[in-house]
Amino acid sequence: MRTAYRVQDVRAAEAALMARLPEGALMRRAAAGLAAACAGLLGRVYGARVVLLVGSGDNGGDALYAGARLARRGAGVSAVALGGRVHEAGLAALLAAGGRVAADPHAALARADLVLDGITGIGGRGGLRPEAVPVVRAARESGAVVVAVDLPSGVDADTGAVEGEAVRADATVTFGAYKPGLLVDPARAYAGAVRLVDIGLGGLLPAAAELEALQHADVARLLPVPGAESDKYRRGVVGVVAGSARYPGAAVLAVAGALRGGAGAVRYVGPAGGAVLARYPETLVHPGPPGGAGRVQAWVIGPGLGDTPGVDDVLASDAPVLVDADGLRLLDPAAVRARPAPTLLTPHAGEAAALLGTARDEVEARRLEAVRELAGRYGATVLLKGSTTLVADPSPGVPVRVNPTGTPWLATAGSGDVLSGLTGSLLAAGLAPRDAASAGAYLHGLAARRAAARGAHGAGPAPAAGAAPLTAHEVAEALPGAWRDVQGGGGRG
Ligand SMILES: NC(=O)C1=CN([C@@H]2O[C@H](COP(=O)(O)OP(=O)(O)OC[C@H]3O[C@@H](n4cnc5c(N)ncnc54)[C@H](OP(=O)(O)O)[C@@H]3O)[C@@H](O)[C@H]2O)[C@@H](O)CC1
Ligand SMILES: [K+]
Repeated sequence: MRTAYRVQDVRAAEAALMARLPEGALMRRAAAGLAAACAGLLGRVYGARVVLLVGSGDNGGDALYAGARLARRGAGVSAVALGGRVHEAGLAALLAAGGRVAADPHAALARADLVLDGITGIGGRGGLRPEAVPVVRAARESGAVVVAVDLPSGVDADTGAVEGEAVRADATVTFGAYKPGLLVDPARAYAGAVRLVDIGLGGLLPAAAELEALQHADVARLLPVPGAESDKYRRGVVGVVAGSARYPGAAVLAVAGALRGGAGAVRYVGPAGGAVLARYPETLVHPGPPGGAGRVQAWVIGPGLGDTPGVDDVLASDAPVLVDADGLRLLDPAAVRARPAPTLLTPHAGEAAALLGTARDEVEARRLEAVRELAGRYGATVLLKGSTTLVADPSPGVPVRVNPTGTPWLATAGSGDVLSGLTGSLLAAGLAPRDAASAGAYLHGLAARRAAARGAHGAGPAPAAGAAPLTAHEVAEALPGAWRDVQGGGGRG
């Protein structure tokens, strides 16, 4: 599992560690890791041209010390100071190693092989300042590899928000711990490939992270495994209330997901029973209302529902309920809060904005805050879909989960219906809402990657590169393979 911590927690851990170490030791560790990562990216350090963008704080200090190390190995290193001050000891180290201050920053950038962004790290506030903007653009246009020190300058470390311009890095070398902005969009998209350098903070960070990203082994531990004694009721029956005369396909897709989520049986309730049975004869169908459908361990309600009633009926049950899509439009926060059993809401950014009474752009710009706010307001677990899907628990101290397997190919009609069915099925199989949501999102993303790759390259194991458009049905059909990947794999993801 990868974990991310807020700036205040990272600073407290750093302070505790610094008190035990000689002056400057921590920065030297950081700079050594940074220089090693740069050397790896350059391939050949001797003769390489490196430009350091240096802000007024310790982030600039890291860049200067790393630059000194590269200069000692024969790189031509020049520094461009962008703040009112510069880290004096770092600058002295660079000059002593044969580096220099760039006489003409733009000329230096035009020739650079690698640019180190040391403008701001965890001390940055707001986007880049105006004087930095043309320099950062020149760095980007030079074709040099851009490596961000700790964080891309201009992004918000704690929220992942990007106000104004920020550095677009090819890689980020971060120290001690991931920060939320490195894992959550929009900031994540500025960070490139993120590498963590251990500076010894382990044991000094809080027990609960701000954010968690599961990996294969974590998801494998969550997935239900039927025992020898299991029958369909013990494995869980998931009830799917979805589809309408207008949108029968949503019912079929939600059932497709539910059949691959580990529940022992899928009970479909609604007007699209014929379409569902034609594709999946193993489904139990009932015309409705949900209260008369028979035994169910978890409900999914909403995909393609239109204005069909049923939400109140389902919310009145004492089983866990997942509410998606059209179900979210009619949702009463008081009814959700009053439920004794857990509720899981799965909005995309537009639906989340409607629930919060704000604009979609606001939710997309501040996904982490939006998902926590929704979970608190509704007293429900919330899965916010999107480029980086997030899962928040209603209790404020519990880490938000961020899904690492997402892919833009999932932005396809009906893929959300598959995710609802799959996640509801995991709920019925007995997973806690936060685990069901994060395992569901993980498998769904992995399935989409597999399906997209198979479309481009024929059947077989998923290759790393290359992909083709995919349909929601293909995502559902790739779920068993994703499930096997997770159970067979180590800690990837
Ligand atoms: N602590 C540790 O043990 C270790 C820390 N380490 C490193 O230190 C970094 C944190 O250093 P830090 O605290 O000096 O903050 P930092 O990010 O350099 O910013 C400083 C100054 O920038 C300015 N500024 C603010 N916003 C701005 C903007 N938008 N655009 C431009 N400038 C802006 C503002 O100063 P102002 O110009 O307002 O006077 C602010 O005070 C951390 O990320 C890691 O790299 C590692 O070495 C490991 C050990
Ligand atoms: K930086």
